[in-house]
Amino acid sequence: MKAGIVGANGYSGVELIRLLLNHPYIELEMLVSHSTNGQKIQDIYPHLTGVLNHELEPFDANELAKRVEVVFFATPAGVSKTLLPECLDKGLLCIDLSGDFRLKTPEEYEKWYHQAPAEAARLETAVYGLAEINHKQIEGAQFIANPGCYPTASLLGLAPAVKDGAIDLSTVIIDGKSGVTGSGRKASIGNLYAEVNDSVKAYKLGAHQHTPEIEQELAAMSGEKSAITFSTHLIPMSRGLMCTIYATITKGYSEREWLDLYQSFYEKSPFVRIRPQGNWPATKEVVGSNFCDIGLSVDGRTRRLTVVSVIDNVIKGAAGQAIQNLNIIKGWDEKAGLSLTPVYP
Ligand SMILES: NC(=O)C1=CN([C@@H]2O[C@H](COP(=O)(O)OP(=O)(O)OC[C@H]3O[C@@H](n4cnc5c(N)ncnc54)[C@H](OP(=O)(O)O)[C@@H]3O)[C@@H](O)[C@H]2O)C=CC1
Ligand SMILES: CC(=O)N[C@@H](CCC(=O)OP(=O)(O)O)C(=O)O
Repeated sequence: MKAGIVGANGYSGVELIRLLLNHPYIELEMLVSHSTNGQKIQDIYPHLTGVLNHELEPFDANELAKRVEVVFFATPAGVSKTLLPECLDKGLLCIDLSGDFRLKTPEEYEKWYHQAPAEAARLETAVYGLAEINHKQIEGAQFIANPGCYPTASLLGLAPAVKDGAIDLSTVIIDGKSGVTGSGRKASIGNLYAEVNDSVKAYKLGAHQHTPEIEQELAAMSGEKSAITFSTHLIPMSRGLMCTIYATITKGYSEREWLDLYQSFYEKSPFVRIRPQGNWPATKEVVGSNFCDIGLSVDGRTRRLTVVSVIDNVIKGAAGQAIQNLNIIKGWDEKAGLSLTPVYP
């Protein structure tokens, strides 16, 4: 299958390139950029020297429809809502890595992304691509809204407990920490070395655009609407994301029973690894892979469950999950192109 990437010269785009070059059923055909048309991808990214010699081309839906079957949009919020519908209308399979089509309520997008939403009718047609939870809906889909990085780690960390009704949703607190690639390759003062190094910084408290996405999907799992507390922090590392999640327990399970609940929930999910008791995951143990590792702690004193969930933000949080979704859509091996061992140390 021939593939195109719009936003190929961003961090998620270039990770899609790396992963798709090793995918057994994909041939990379068209790389689209915004400001660097005509340049070769290896001129922008010297690590691709001798690996890929493609030119970056301007966006052209007709050209994409002529040359590829699947298009990945790795563009900032606000771009795919204008470019992607034309590709859908031409019959292309579209996987959007941005937040433009994740929220089903247009007003919520406007409120949290501070811009006009995509057309409501289009929002209806996008399948939320959290592969482990929405597997059935993803099979055969034409259009995927790939989840955000924090929602991926948070929802995978919460799903078994929420679907079992074992926690009180109104008590959920998510403490998120992300490496700097999470904010993309564009230049910004907040991402300068001297600003980020040797420091940990809280940002977008009470205002993070992933808040309504997590709430929407928790409501879909539980049938119950509730507001969460979600706080995000920037960590001086390139890749990796951790969500430490707290919630009050409503069922009297032992620590062993909690682990059994999580292990059996993810029995058929090749990318979720549940850690044994007392073994909490570190970002370093998943970076470079499509794994989401989850560790649990149960405190009988406070009746609180603590879940630690880690991913590589650019892989399981973006490019890897997008490819996992394509594999599911096509009925290929879910692990095709994604059998990656984490890079350690
Ligand atoms: N980085 C991460 O960990 C994650 C990112 N995402 C989401 O994935 C998307 C891409 O993120 P990321 O790779 O980090 O972003 P980057 O800023 O690194 O890259 C953005 C890409 O989009 C292109 N672009 C910008 N404006 C336009 C436009 N108007 N038309 C066409 N192309 C455009 C840029 O091209 P040019 O440089 O030529 O302007 C660049 O190739 C975002 O929506 C992000 O929120 C989701 C999960 C995790
Ligand atoms: C470290 C950092 O700044 N991360 C970004 C992640 C952005 C992102 O992935 O945005 P969408 O999923 O909404 O497209 C942030 O917290 O806003």
